Amino acid sequence: MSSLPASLVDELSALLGDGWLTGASERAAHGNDNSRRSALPDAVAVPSTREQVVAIVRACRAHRVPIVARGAGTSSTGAVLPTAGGVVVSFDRMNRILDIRAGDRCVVVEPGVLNGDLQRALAPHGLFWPPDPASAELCTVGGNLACNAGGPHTVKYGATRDNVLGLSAVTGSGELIRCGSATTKDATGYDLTHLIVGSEGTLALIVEATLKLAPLPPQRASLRALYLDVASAAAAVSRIMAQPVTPAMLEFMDAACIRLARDVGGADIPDAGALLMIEADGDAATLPHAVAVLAHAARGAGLLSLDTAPDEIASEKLWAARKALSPALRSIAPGKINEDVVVPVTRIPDLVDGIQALAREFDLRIVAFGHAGNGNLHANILFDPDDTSQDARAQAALPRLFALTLALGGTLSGEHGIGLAKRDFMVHAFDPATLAAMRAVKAAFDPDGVLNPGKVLP
Ligand SMILES: O=C(O)CC[C@@H](O)C(=O)O
Ligand SMILES: [Zn+2]
Repeated sequence: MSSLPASLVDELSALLGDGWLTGASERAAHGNDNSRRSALPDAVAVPSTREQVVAIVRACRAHRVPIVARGAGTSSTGAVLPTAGGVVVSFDRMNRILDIRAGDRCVVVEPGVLNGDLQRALAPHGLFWPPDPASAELCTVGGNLACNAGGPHTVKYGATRDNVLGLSAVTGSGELIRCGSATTKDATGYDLTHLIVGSEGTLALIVEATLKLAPLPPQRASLRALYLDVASAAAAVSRIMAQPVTPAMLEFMDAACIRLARDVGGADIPDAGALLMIEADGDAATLPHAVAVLAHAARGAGLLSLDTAPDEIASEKLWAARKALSPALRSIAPGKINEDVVVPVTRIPDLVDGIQALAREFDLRIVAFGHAGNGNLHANILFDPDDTSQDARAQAALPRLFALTLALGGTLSGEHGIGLAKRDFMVHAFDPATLAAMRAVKAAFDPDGVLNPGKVLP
């Protein structure tokens, strides 16, 4: 039974018609995410216009009812779970691509458009939007904006925050604000656009975004480098990032992930201590040089083999196997915790050594793969959730992984966000004065604390 005030239900059902959902199955379908946790909302609102979003926020605020924005629910941190009940706002019906402006290298979209659909619409214009999370076919641009999503091409093109020019959003006060513009330079006052990106629905609900686009590179080439051990691969990552040709992708897999990519993902890779996938992009004139420079940097102590993918299909196949790692790990270890810690690139060897030490100390399997060019590794703690001792050891290892990351000058999250999962570790990442500044920002945008309560800030 819904515990919403009757007058709120009357107002929102009249406003939204068939966009007001209260059935048990509809509520359940909007109460989970990829963190494998769940929480039931009291109702689901599916607005079609920004005016409806304004009306929903104002009505909920008047009754102090929580509001949780939701794209496709692919968050792995519990960020979209309505843990305090209330109304989930689904952006399913606000999924239009409004204006592709090739000459301005930008596109205006509604938040519910799928990342993959946007890329397909942009390709005929010779453009793409750089954020490319592994879930691109499933996740929405609004969700990408909310958690500052990344992906493999972030090393060259930046994450979501680097590729947004402007936003229209509804604050927790129910005010529609517009920040940024369709320009690539802007020195006008406080930068609210980039504050809202990554705020996980705690400051405002995004109703429109002007995204910065990049020209689709005419050609790509990829290299696969196998190394004797992680230290040799990590040294190569530092060499690659220290020279002037920025790789379009620089992905890492440890020995366990190589075996999994072969056995589950069908990739044709021999055993090795570590692997790097290195991609270059450019045109016919520049690409051969870029590949030669990157190959030179990849060579060094511990290199076992360095192969150029024979064609685009071969490199797509390797990337498909890499993308399949996260679901494959879940199938062998249903209780896995996939972290996305980041360290300065030159500290990757210390991070990997530290992870291996934690695995020994807590008697756990921890495997790692990820976006080495950004120092952003997915450390996956594998365990059987039905084994209470393993579960307890995994939970105990987690704060130690974060402490290690912070000690190396890193951050808790590179692309998945904080949500619920990492909220209580924010006190270790920030001092009290910094957290107080964040809380003051939250209060300015959302004075009654109705937007996604309990997330991000401890
Ligand atoms: O499933 C996940 O947790 C996301 C993993 C994703 O960030 C990746 O790089 O494969
Ligand atoms: Zn990732």
